[in-house]
Amino acid sequence: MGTETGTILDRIAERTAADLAERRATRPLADLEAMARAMPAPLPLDAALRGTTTRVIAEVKRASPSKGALAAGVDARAVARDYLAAGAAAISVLTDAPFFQGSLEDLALVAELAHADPTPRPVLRKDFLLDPYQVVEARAYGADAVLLIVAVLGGASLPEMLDAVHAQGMQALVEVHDEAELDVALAAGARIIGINNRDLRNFTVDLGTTERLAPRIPRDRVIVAESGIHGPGDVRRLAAAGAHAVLVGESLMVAADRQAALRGLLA
Ligand SMILES: O=P(O)(O)OC[C@@H](O)[C@@H](O)c1c[nH]c2ccccc12
Repeated sequence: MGTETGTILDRIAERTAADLAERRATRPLADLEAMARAMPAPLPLDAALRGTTTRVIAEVKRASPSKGALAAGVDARAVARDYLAAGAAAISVLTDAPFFQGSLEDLALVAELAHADPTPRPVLRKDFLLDPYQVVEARAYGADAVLLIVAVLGGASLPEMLDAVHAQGMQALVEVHDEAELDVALAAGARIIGINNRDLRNFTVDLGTTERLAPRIPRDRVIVAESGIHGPGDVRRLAAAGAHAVLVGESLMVAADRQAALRGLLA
């Protein structure tokens, strides 16, 4: 990896489009819609992320394009059990296979666990969604919310994707990385805004991204600081910048004791 031309965003957009055509042919939208209708109502992500303390969305992520394997072959359910036990406010599940070694099956298994817990928690589908088909797919596999990336969608398709999310009774975490993308998210009426500290074009991480963008977001929105969070000091710094919640993958996935690592972030 890394020698291909174009950014990961270009490569993922191309691959996802081809993949999507194939999935549509195998499973018509109407079938997915029937599955989605049979699911229990989605849990609200915004309510889970707003509170008196900084909330953590813990992510199931076996691998990443920047780091390679983080926890190859690990059972998504075992990871999710640790996250639920240690107090995650919500769980994010990567469903992209080629770059992140995730799957829709992982999403379904984790959603089942998170919803059956004595304290049910919402589950987020984390992927590079391009088409309303994938939104219905997320609901059919148990997601309560989905990630929408402004750098992938642009201002033209974001409103249509948000409508598709709301039509399923779900909420969207709308991800931005700079001022222009934030303006697009706000113009589309995004209620939950994720500030990705990682630049998806070159994988550099700067927590200063949250410090720069959070003050520009109206306080009635939920602010999630994403990526590059390694300890309680990072959480404090991002909370001080205005984040209601943080989204953490890698540092939890590589921890020898995931529960202890998550409790450390929440302390
Ligand atoms: O593993 P980290 O650095 O804790 O980051 C988690 C999450 O923010 C990251 O996985 C992510 C943020 N936005 C994305 C978009 C697509 C895929 C992955 C991501």
